[in-house]
Amino acid sequence: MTPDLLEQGARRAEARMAALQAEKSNTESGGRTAGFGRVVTQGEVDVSHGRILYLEDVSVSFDGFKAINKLSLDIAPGELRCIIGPNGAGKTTMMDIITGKTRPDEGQVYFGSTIDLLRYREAEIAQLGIGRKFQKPTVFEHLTVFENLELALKTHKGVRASMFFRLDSAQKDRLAEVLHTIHLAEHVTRLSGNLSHGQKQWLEIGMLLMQDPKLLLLDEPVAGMTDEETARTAELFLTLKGKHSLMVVEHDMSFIRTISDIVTVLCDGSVLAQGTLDQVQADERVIEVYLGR
Ligand SMILES: Nc1ncnc2c1ncn2[C@@H]1O[C@H](COP(=O)(O)OP(=O)(O)OP(=O)(O)O)[C@@H](O)[C@H]1O
Repeated sequence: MTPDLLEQGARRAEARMAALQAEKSNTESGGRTAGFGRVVTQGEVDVSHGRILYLEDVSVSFDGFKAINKLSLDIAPGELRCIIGPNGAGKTTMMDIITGKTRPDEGQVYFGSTIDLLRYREAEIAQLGIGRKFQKPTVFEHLTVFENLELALKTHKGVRASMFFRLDSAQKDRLAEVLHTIHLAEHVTRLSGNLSHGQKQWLEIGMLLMQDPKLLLLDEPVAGMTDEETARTAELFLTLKGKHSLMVVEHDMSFIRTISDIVTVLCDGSVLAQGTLDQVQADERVIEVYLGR
């Protein structure tokens, strides 16, 4: 065999090995291969391009009705983005797509610049660091505040590991910090079922915080809260901003005014307007479809 043919053969073998490696990492990681061929290591989100969340031209139809229509949107790391829009605008469906509950018909959804969220299942997306809070609080009412927060750590472990689970000192510190952040340090031994509606909402946010999410999606967090609870929730969100990225869907405009930098207005499944609350409130299209109603 000539040296030329040997070299060609070696190159073919190298290419085959690379292809096999790529296949192997696809299967061994349970689909954890990131977009652009990068392998995601646990906890890593590449925000070097200045975005923690990136949606482009995303669409989904239900029985021929386009609930999300060529939606493009991005969020910067540490940003607190408010999303408003009339009923049926597609706000919940957008969150369903980000969290893997609904698969879009087309478009791209990236967490950081390398993690293609459309390759992951709902539970995997939560593990990647995207926490979601639904409108109704879903705390375990028969457990204390402390037990609920402790459970939030356990749910990340297997059944056997969680049976023998003991908080280590870093986790105890984290729990104390979260208790303080969510204004429940004085209620640690109370049964969650005896908390007020607002306190239950804070506890559920605390349960998400125990898992240290990079991005938090919050659906109508102040619905049903008293004015005082709403004000404390605004304080809480302003504390979280910077440490986490937040996407908050809300109808309460005075709450939005207190917490928002940039507001995105959704309508008919796509972005109608974006800017400060004053800017979007002055936008004729927004007044017509939403605020003027
Ligand atoms: N699974 C589904 N099947 C059929 N239609 C759906 C489904 N999910 C959402 N839709 C429709 O898609 C549109 C967008 O709904 P979505 O709940 O996302 O709006 P929204 O902006 O969250 O509204 P709201 O402010 O009332 O919560 C609505 O017309 C809704 O009826």
